[in-house]
Amino acid sequence: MIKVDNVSMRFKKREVLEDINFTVESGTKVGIVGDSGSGKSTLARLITGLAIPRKGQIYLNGVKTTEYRRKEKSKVVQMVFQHPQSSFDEKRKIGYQLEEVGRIHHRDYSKEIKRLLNVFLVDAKLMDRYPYQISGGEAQRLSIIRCLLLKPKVLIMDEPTSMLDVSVQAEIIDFLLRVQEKEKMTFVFVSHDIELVSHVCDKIIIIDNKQIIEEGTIKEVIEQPKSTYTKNLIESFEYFY
Ligand SMILES: Nc1ncnc2c1ncn2[C@@H]1O[C@H](COP(=O)(O)OP(=O)(O)OP(=O)(O)O)[C@@H](O)[C@H]1O
Repeated sequence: MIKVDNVSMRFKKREVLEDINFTVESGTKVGIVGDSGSGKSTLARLITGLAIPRKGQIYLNGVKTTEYRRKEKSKVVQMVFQHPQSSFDEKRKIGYQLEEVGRIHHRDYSKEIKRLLNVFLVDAKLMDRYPYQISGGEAQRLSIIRCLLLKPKVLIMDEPTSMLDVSVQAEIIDFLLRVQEKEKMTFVFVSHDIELVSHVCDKIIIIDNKQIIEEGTIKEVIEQPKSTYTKNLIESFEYFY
């Protein structure tokens, strides 16, 4: 479903990612883990086609991200951002912004919006509110629902809980687990938190110093980490529990 082929990226002559290669099979839940500044968000943006690699190619469903037309691509990949409120236009009501997906794609999504709110237990009254009138947790749920409207093949989430209070983080993770159970798609979850990733993913890719240093199933990586970096990450989480 996703093929990252020898991708490098740099900003202002500084290499951020170097020769990154991996594939993600359809239906996989993959976590991308690394320290702050390791290039996780950049990699997420590259997969979504929001950024173009300096070198290499990214294929989604066999097609280069650069070759998709915008509307077509939005049916293939959707991204949930770190700051939930910033996904919405502050001047428009939430309902209007969810229906906007239908206006762009010339289809009436009102039934699908109702269905998703119902399935994922989100209060329909929120549709009538402006972004500043909803909580961060509500905004994140609604931004995920908006992404689901187009039934994308890939849903990428970039630290979707890091801006939320700890109790709300747990709610969003529960919400995400329900989404994963009910909606069949490929999930990419970007996080600095290997423990969180081990709850919501079945595979993991660890990035350090511009490169992939570890890759495998959660079980493989947790039980037999190859690098010292990963061993240290896992020790800190075992220490916690
Ligand atoms: N548009 C940009 N222009 C210049 N430098 C950038 C840009 N985007 C990212 N960078 C730099 O690239 C590096 C990787 O950033 P990135 O946001 O991908 O890391 P990250 O692992 O997602 O970090 P965090 O977890 O803190 O969000 C950082 O040093 C960052 O400052």
